[in-house]
Amino acid sequence: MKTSIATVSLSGDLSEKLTAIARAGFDGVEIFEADVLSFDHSPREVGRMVRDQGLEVTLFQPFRDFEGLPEPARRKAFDRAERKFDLMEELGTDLVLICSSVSPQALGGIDRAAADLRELAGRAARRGLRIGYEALAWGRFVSDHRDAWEIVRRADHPALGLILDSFHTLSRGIEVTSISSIPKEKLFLVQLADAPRLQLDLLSWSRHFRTMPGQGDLPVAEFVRAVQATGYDGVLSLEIFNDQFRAGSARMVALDGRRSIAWLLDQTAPAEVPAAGLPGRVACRGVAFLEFAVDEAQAEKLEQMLAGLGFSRRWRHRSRDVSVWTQNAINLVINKDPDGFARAFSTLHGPSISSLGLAVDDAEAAMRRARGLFAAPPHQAAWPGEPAIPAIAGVGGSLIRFVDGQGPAGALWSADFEVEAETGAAGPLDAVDHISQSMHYDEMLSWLLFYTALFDLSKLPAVDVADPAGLVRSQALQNPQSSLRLILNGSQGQRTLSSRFLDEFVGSGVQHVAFSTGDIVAAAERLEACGVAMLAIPANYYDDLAARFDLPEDRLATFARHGILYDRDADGEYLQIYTRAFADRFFFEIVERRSYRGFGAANAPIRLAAQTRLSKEPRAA
Ligand SMILES: O=C(O)c1ccc(O)c(O)c1
Ligand SMILES: [Mg+2]
Repeated sequence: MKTSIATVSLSGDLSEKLTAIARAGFDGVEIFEADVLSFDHSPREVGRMVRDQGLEVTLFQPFRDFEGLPEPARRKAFDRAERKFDLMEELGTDLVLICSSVSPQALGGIDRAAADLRELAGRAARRGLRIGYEALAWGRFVSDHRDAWEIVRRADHPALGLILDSFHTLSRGIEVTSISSIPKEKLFLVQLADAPRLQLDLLSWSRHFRTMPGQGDLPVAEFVRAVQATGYDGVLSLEIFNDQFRAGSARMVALDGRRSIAWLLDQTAPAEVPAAGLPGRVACRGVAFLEFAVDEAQAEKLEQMLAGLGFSRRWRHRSRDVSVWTQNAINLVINKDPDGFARAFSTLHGPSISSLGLAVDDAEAAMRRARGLFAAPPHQAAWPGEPAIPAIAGVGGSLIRFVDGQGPAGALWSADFEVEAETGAAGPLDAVDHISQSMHYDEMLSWLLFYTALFDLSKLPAVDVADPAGLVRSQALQNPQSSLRLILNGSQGQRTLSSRFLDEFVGSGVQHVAFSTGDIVAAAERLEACGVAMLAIPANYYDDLAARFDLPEDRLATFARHGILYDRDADGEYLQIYTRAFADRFFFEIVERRSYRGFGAANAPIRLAAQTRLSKEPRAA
């Protein structure tokens, strides 16, 4: 099975696109005509550039509005095709895609289309070329691969075959079982694309909003299974028309493409032969630890804040300036060591969360899966004396570390750390409920694919949250046990809290961590008593709560007194409080879940407005 991607999927000029495609490790490339026409090298030179990069041209496309034309337009279309055959010879490819006609001049009729394509296939064959016919979802007479296949079948020419495109089939909800009976020799190429479900006409949806398989909502894996049932072992080619990708990083999009295909093959491999021997999606048992990278001065303030939140220092590293603060199931590593990854990270980003330790069953298997899905290794090697915990690069160059209770990492604290307190603090906070990461809007799909391909995380419906300075898109991911919940936040506005975080933080990263508690009122009282600065919520909010929910007055008064945000749905209730931000970087949330599965999206605008007000206050000296 060969992999390929269409030049139309990436930003840049043709040579930049080819470089990104080759670096990502694709076998081939679909050359879009517009990319050649606008390029200042001849088609022959383009062909050479492709081969110099170690790639092959898998397809030249598209050739439009060919079949079903009345004379004299019909003759002209054949002449036009011959010119494109010349171009294909220069490029060095034998396959062209003809998409079903949208011409107002075209006449319908399966036999008429078959006759035209048969004649053209004869001409192509004389030059050693082949034609693949694709049904556009919005084609005038042919908009369904079953009709396109019937035309190809009736034309019955060895140089004519079918090109399938998952978008055209799945966007129209066409049964993929109709693919399985097509003889594999007649499938000349298979194009793959996903898309989010949108209420939009097919053409606009396809031209602007396609995504890599796994980033949208279409059942692309089912489509690939149906293709595989034919025995097809030709090229799988990504054809992603997406405005954001065209403007974004070609390197990132090309890598996401490789990851997307690898994950598709993993999902569709028969159980006996897992694709490329990839271990299954990583089941995360929970957050083993969060590591804070801080310098001396910040460390003292952070420790004060953590003590106020009910944490206490339990372990201290024997030789490095690293300690572990705990409370029930929560482990927070405070790393102020002057040497090592954390210091390098905080020098660049300021006080921040530099590593996320995830508890997994088998860290080595998790690493194999991560590598098989092209996860990047840490940007820096471990310093001498740093624990050799298996790690990959995560959002913003932070680390994701896998901790499995076996091997050296298993004895994580006991080997290198001295016990400072036999037992951890039994404060009001129980566990990490969720972790929220802010990132640039155009990174969101990339990290979504990263997380869902590696881990057994599934996505909840994305929501748009109103920040006083623009909308923030929020995508929650969670595993079946809810032991890992992640929220990806991205905004296009320049001045949203999320965007300002990116500017100040020099890149993407953890913006907040939510801890769970069984009794939020007790937690709030304790925090207040300990002097933790909390986020104040305006009285208007509580007037609205009273209007929306039938809440006893004393309960409402308690909420207002402690700045507790409240939500309720069919599943249950959700109560939240927020600390003020630490050094303008990150903040903590405390939540009490009562069978509630969401994240209080209705309250997010209230919280964002409160934080924005605070951020405008003159800073205390
Ligand atoms: O949007 C289009 O016109 C178009 C062109 C070629 C394709 O292969 C395709 O899937 C769509
Ligand atoms: Mg296509």
